[in-house]
Amino acid sequence: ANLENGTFKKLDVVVVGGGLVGSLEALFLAKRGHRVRLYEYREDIRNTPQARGRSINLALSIRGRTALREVGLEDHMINNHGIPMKGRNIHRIDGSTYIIPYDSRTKQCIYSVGRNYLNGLLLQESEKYENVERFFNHKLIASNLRKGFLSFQKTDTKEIVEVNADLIIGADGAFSAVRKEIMKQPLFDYNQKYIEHGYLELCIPPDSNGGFQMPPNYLHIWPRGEFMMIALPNQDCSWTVTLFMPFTHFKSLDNEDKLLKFFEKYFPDSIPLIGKQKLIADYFAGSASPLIAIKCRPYNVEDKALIIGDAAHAVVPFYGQGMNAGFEDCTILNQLFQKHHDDLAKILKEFSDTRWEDTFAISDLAMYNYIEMRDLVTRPSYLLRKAIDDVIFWLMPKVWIPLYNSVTFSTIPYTQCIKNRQWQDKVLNRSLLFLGTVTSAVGAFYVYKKFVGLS
Ligand SMILES: Cc1cc2nc3c(=O)[nH]c(=O)nc-3n(C[C@H](O)[C@H](O)[C@H](O)COP(=O)(O)OP(=O)(O)OC[C@H]3O[C@@H](n4cnc5c(N)ncnc54)[C@H](O)[C@@H]3O)c2cc1C
Ligand SMILES: Cc1cnn(-c2ccc(OCc3ccccc3)c(C(=O)O)c2)c1-c1ccc(Cl)c(F)c1
Repeated sequence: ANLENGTFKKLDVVVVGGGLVGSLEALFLAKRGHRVRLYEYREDIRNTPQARGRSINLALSIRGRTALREVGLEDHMINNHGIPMKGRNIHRIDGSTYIIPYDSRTKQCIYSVGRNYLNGLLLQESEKYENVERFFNHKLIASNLRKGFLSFQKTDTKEIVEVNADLIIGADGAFSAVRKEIMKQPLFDYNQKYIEHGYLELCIPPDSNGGFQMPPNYLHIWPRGEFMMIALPNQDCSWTVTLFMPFTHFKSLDNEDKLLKFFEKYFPDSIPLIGKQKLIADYFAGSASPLIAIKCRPYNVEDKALIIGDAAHAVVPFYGQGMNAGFEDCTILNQLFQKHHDDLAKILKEFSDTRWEDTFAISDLAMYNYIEMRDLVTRPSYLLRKAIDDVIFWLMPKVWIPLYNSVTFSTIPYTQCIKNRQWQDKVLNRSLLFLGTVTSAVGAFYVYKKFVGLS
């Protein structure tokens, strides 16, 4: 029942975008008993081979797991597919490596999951609900959100399909057509930023026995200041390697010799793992993709339309939180449906009024990480801070949660994670200042004693 008089009003919802967030949101709405029509531009991902140019695997952490748990898919993803990464395995330039566990006490970890596998699983799960229909090869080309009107073009036949809905959910990614419509309304704030770095995926194949060539249960990171490279493990014992570099650098590596020299200088240990020929082939087969951060608000048009996921808050991938934040949107939206008994005017307004602070916060955290990893990772003070963080966390796990751990291993709102970090900075700076004052006072006293001959 979702109405005052105890009856149930079945809503007619159209979800635009059958990616990770759209297909998850369809499940949440279906479970509430509403009619869901999911329109996706691409063909059914369950029938297509690996889509090029998209991060082939992703780090799933607690915020995303919590959403999957609500629709009964967390256990499957964690126990039958995801590969646990219990720490970061940092690769030094000399090829040596060291491991920093995420949480040696509670053994918390993040999971490497296949993007297409997860997307296919979410779509497959929606087949269990007869109130969900899926339409692939449908591109949203026009809409009148206030009237609940949408116009799709079928990408194969070019035929136009017109649709009406009580509610339109835009989960159509960073370049969202639904957001473009919402942008036309007054009082809509919008900001986008392309960063100078692009990314390119490479692959470390399984070894000759079909096993992993590197320790599998870690997020492998090659931090090199201006550039960084990461590797996440796949089910088939291969690794998806993502190289992040300024586009100027990608352009400068325009022949095989320059490419090999660059890898020999910065990522020497990765060359035998990837294989010289494969490195050259994969690098020149693709081109670097851009990275964009989008901040906007509000996310709704009255009680008619709402954007979620990357359509609402695309973030740079330097915290591994984009999908997790989009999945968290679904959890929060479901809580609001529950709280307001499917009263859309209240739900959409409260979602817009409250969610933007946390999505802006994770956007800032990811951008800060991008800058931090580029500039600070080589500075001893940065690594010292990380070491101090880990020691105090070990001593007082309830009070002192390192920023990365609170973002990745808790559902503390992103804004609160930042406030905790600011408090920690204050405490650290004050105690370091205090420590500094005490040591210099003690030092001065000894110098005074020694030279003034008080002894
Ligand atoms: C290099 C890289 C690494 C990443 N790593 C991680 C990670 O480790 N962990 C993590 O949590 N996140 C990660 N992310 C972020 C994550 O990929 C995104 O946050 C997530 O895919 C957002 O899902 P979405 O469904 O909102 O958007 P998308 O995945 O972009 O899906 C949008 C869907 O809408 C469809 N669509 C678009 N326009 C239309 C239209 N007009 N009509 C109909 N359909 C349309 C598209 O075809 C697509 O299927 C990474 C991103 C990148 C780029
Ligand atoms: C996909 C994913 C999931 N989590 N993280 C992540 C991010 C930041 C981290 O710390 C800051 C830091 C690590 C290493 C060097 C300096 C700072 C850590 C960590 O501490 O393990 C983990 C990533 C990721 C995404 C892109 C790049 Cl380039 C990357 F390196 C990691």
